[in-house]
Amino acid sequence: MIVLLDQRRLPAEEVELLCTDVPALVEAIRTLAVRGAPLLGIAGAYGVALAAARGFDVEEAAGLLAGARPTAVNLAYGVRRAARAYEEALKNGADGVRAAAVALAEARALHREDAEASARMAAHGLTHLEELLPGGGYRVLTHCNTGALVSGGGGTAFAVAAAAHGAGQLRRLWVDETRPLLQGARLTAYEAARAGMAYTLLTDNAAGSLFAAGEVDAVLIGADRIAADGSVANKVGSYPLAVLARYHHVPFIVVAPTTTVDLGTLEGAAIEVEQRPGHEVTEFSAPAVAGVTAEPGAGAPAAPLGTQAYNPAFDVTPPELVTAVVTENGVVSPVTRTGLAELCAGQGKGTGSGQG
Ligand SMILES: CSC[C@H]1O[C@H](OP(=O)(O)O)[C@H](O)[C@@H]1O
Repeated sequence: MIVLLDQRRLPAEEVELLCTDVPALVEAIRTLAVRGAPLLGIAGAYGVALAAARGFDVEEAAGLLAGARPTAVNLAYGVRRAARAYEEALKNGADGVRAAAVALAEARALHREDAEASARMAAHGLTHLEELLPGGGYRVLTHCNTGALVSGGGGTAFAVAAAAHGAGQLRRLWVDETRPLLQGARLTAYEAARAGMAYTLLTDNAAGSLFAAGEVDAVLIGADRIAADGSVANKVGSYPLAVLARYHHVPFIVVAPTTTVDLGTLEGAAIEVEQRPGHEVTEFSAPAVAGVTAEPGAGAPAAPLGTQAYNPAFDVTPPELVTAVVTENGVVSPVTRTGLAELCAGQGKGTGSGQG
């Protein structure tokens, strides 16, 4: 059994969701009860271990899990890693029980590695902010949710903001609400409040006026897939922030573990962007994302019945608009193919110097 904190119920309720089989976990992933690229990878790996332990067809389970959401590369990575460990164990003569234990050990290893990666990203990211904004007192804008709710540890971009807060350098965290599923309003505000940060929530549309007023010193966001050329797929609304940041000469910093870098996807145009149901846009539901699980029509209409909605879950920011990518192995700035490859190989120490 896999026990999850049901993120659809936050911030109003902290409710555990018990997944006793793979279909239940697939539904939890699809409806964002569990979400966020690194955590999706961890959940996917545990899902393979669950399938193995329950005697389900592991290959079939791996296919269902990896296909639950297409954009975050971590999901397929975590699933593949646990499935390969299981298959290798069988090939080496283990019985089903032993092979299931091997898959579980691999999932736990990924969980542990991600927690370690969070801490290292926080340290590298804080150092990078100190280099860019000496003296501290900076105001950071973040989008969607990138804290412990997306990770085996403290998260990605939010972990850097939390480190800055801990170092007394963060003056304010601007929190984009992140329509339509409100990961910022529901989850980042929840995490910022628990961390004791000075934070302010804003509608996504209000970000531009903050930049124009000179109120943003840096943007910190996560990623769901970083292509080999440095293109960054992240929650929809990230690309407009990158354009605003460039226009207003504000650093746009992406924080992600190397498990989110996909060197096999050569460029941003090749990243599959998940298209989500229109009712997430055309209906309001309480809690904010019940509409994610409810059938169309279950929420309060935010638009005339029958309105068609365009609802991509992510957008893709080109590398030239990304100031830096911060990983657990160091920072690459500017973002280049070579620099990314070096970080993935673990060679990057401090600011990457790779040439494109
Ligand atoms: C650093 S992973 C968090 C990442 O995942 C979010 O997407 P979703 O809430 O749909 O899982 C968003 O893109 C965040 O940046």
